[in-house]
Amino acid sequence: MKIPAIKICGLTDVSEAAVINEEKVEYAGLVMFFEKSRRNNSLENAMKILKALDQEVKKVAVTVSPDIGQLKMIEEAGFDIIQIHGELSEEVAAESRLPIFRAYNISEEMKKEASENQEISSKITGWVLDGKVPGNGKTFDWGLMKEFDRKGRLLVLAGGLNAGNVTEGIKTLAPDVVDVSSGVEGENGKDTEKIREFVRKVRSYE
Ligand SMILES: O=C(O)c1ccccc1NCC(=O)[C@H](O)[C@H](O)COP(=O)(O)O
Repeated sequence: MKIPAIKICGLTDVSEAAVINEEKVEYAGLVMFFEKSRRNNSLENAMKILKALDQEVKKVAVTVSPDIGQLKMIEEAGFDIIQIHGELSEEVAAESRLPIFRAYNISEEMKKEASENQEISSKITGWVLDGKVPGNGKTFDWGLMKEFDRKGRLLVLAGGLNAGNVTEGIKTLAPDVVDVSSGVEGENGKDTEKIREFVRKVRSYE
């Protein structure tokens, strides 16, 4: 069985880059242009974090229904991938110079949309299957997505993962990437030891 890559999502402080670099985490996610989130970053703060991350770490701008202006700022800031929750407009799909991770917040209704109405753009390189409310630390019913057609793209499993359940998530959906935010947080943002524990758990998967 293949060991998935790891995405640590919701970075908000430059100090959090050190453990990502040390553990050679493959993807780092920063919430952008979504002020409702407590993890939202200003462009200025995001650029500090991007600079502190090793070149090998793929930097993902996590967005909700971005417009063209936001897309351009994300491209110029130096992100490698744009993750899009909510609406993916035709204009953004056409104009993006970045690969797109298309995110679906899975519920019974969204399962239908995710499975039957996948917008196909050659720029979509991954599907993020996430909990109903992004970033709230709750899993969705993984069984709902066992038959999900990846169409040759990466499957990123997100929503409520932690060191205690990630093995079961990998066993159930065989994702290419496992994505975690709340599950590696403490009272003051990302928790270094929780990140190390999560990484250990994933990389010791048999
Ligand atoms: O984290 C947020 O607040 C957020 C807001 C809007 C869109 C996406 C957001 N989170 C990023 C994600 O891709 C996932 O939801 C996240 O990594 C999984 O979160 P969690 O359930 O907390 O592990």
